[in-house]
Amino acid sequence: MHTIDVRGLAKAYRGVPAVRNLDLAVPRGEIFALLGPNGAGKTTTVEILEGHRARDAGTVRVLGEDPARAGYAWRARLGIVLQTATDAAELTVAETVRHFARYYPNPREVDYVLDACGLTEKASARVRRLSGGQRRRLDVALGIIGKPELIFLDEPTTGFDPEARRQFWDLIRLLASDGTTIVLTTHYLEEAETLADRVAVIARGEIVAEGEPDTLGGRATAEATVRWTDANGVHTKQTGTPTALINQLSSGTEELAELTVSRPTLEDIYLELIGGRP
Ligand SMILES: Nc1ncnc2c1ncn2[C@@H]1O[C@H](COP(=O)(O)OP(=O)(O)OP(=O)(O)O)[C@@H](O)[C@H]1O
Repeated sequence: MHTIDVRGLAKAYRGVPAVRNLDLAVPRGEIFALLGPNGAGKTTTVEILEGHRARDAGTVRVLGEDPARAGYAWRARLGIVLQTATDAAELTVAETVRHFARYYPNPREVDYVLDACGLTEKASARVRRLSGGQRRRLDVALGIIGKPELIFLDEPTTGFDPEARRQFWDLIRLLASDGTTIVLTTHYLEEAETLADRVAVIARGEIVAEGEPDTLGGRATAEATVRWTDANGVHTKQTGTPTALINQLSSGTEELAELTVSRPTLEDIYLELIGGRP
């Protein structure tokens, strides 16, 4: 059984479909990223999986239960990091994390979580004095304090500096290697590419592509662009067989300066997939 199993999920707001006939299966321990433009239906989908929103149609199983009916014990097995920052401004960082730990039957050590989220130095700081990125780290800390089996992260690294983002990715990988299942939404394609085992692209409430970041949308087998410079200037050529082209080009004696072979990036594929779709 998968950690998440969704068949035929549909949801409309006042008759306007936000999610249509969506299927999703996420196995235990996977890092799964949902990509899609603003308004594509990512948050609606995730909130239905979290049990925070009612669906119109479809079957949904999360950790073996239907989120629409599951109770407190099920909820304690989830970690949720929302887009909105926590609002416990007068407490310190450590107090806030300790406070949230009490909601869970089997929480992680507070010190471990502060360290993992890069907040040890800020443990005694009041929440209202944190920078935007530090507040976001606190949100993540609160999402993992309960030792969840499944974590939902909604745009988790928005506002992080590059180093904090890398530290966060290491933390997520560590959690996943321990068997924690991670579902994240992100607008950073680099984040999906480096972090996710699998990604799904949602546009207009439908999954338009799903797969490993390296092969999504035929990326690995798409035509390559070969670029080189010779006495006549810069040349570029699209080809399905770049090695043959390079062999042919290098049969002469002339040195080929700045020879590169590139495949479409994840961003190229993503933009093509969502092209014309809000
Ligand atoms: N409570 C609501 N009432 C009415 N319409 C809503 C509601 N929540 C979302 N929608 C609409 O449903 C569609 C999907 O929204 P959703 O928030 O799921 O998108 P998203 O992919 O998470 O976008 P973003 O990347 O901007 O967070 C949008 O057209 C949005 O306007």
